[in-house]
Formats: sequence, C-alpha cells, structure tokens
Amino acid sequence: MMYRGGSSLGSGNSMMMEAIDVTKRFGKDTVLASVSFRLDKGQSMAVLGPSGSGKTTLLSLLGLLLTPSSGEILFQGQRIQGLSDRELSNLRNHQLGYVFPSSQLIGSLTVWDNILLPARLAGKTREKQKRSRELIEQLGLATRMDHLPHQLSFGQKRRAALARALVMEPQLILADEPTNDLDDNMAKEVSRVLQGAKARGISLIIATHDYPLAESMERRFRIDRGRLSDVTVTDRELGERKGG
Ligand SMILES: Nc1ncnc2c1ncn2[C@@H]1O[C@H](COP(=O)(O)OP(=O)(O)OP(=O)(O)O)[C@@H](O)[C@H]1O
Repeated sequence: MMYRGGSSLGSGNSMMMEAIDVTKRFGKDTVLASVSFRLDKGQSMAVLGPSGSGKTTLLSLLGLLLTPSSGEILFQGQRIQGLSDRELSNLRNHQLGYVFPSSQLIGSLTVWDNILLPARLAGKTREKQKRSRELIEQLGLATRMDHLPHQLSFGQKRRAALARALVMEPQLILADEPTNDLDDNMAKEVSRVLQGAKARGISLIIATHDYPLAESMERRFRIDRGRLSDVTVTDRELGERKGG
C-alpha cells in the first residue's frame, strides 16, 4: 500500500512516530530505502520480514539510536534531526522503552534491581514498586527476583528487559523479537502483557517473526529488499478468505 502521509496532512498531536522517505545505508549497502509510515498515539504495529531484511535497523532508527542516511523521522510531530544530544537522551530516557537483545541487564544487579533501576534514577522508586511486582508476577519471574542476569535463561532475560521497559510507562515501546527464546505459553503471556501496555495508552512497535504476536498488533508492515509496505489490510483479507 502506498503511503501518502506527511505530518502536514495529519494532526500533529495525535501522531506518535512518522518516517518520511527514510533511507539507511551502511557503506555501499542500502538496507532501508525510502521508508515512510505514520503511527498514531496508542497504536501498535508489527514489522515482519526475513532475517537480515532491516527490522532491527528500522527499530534502531525509530528508537533514536541510529540516524538516517537521508529522510526524516518525527517523534510526536517533532523533527529528530537537529535535536541536541541532550534533547535526544531526554527523549530516549523518558519517552521511549527498549526491549532489544543488545539492551543488556546490568550484570551486578539482581532482576529486581535491574527492573527498578530506571525508577531509581528518576527518583520514583517507591511509586514504581507495586507495578514492578505486578510485572514480575505476570512475566513469570517471581522466583527469579533475587537472581543475577548470568543465572537466567535467555527467555528470562528478555522478560526482565520487558518488565524494565514497561515499569516506567513510556510513550512508546520498541521491542525487537520480544518472544524469541520463549515457549508458546510464555510467548502468549508476553503478548498479553504487551496488549495490557497498549490498553494503558502505550504505543508499540515490534519487530517479530512470531505471526500470532504480529496479528495481535493493529497494524502490520513487511520489509522486503529494503522497502516497507503496510500489509494490514491484505493480511486481514487473507484471514477473511481463509475463514470463509
Ligand atoms: N552497523 C552495521 N554495519 C554494516 N551493516 C549492518 C550494520 N547493521 C546492520 N547491517 C546490515 O543490515 C542488514 C539488516 O540487518 P538487521 O539487523 O536490521 O536485519 P533484521 O531484519 O533485524 O534481521 P534478523 O531478523 O536476523 O534480526 C544486514 O544485512 C546487516 O548485515
């Protein structure tokens, strides 16, 4: 589906994230070419695509961890290019939540302390303790609260990183393959927790190979050879055809 957006066409205050003609090159390789989309506040989207297609690169750009080679990214209607380092870290620390394989837990802190760390840094330890406990319970980490990261499985580390991101109730969560390394039941639980976050008004952008998880998002995009296309409608049509 062709994107015909542009921030001037929509109302800036309902907009969470917008990419306009974003291209990312690494040396001579063009990983993303002319990527454009817009996500409104409170919406959820999945990014699907084969391994190496550019999903992590896209999430890193949208998470303000990489800069585009050309094109523009707007966060809540605000152009990202041109912001100072301080303004960017402010956005990263207070508005965005990351669940990336690379966003490691701190090795010397227990699961509980890792999850509460952002709250401690923000001076909100007391008010976030209850929510931390709820998330730990929902994500099946209750018996692992006092463990150090090296004592956890990959799946437990991912769930702890998810709890750490959710506890601060950011505006937008960016999650890269949040259900990798999880069995079906735990993947469903993570999906439920993400839906719960959405119900609390948090927007979600999720890169995944997990189709049931992608289906639980309002919108689905696919990356193929560097191009991003919105497949939400075609997916729905396929589902309807399959269903009857
Ligand atoms: N820093 C970098 N320098 C050079 N090439 C890079 C860099 N980061 C990513 N790439 C390349 O960009 C392409 C897309 O990588 P990316 O990690 O975004 O894919 P992906 O869709 O997330 O893959 P997967 O599903 O396997 O995690 C790959 O060919 C990768 O080698």
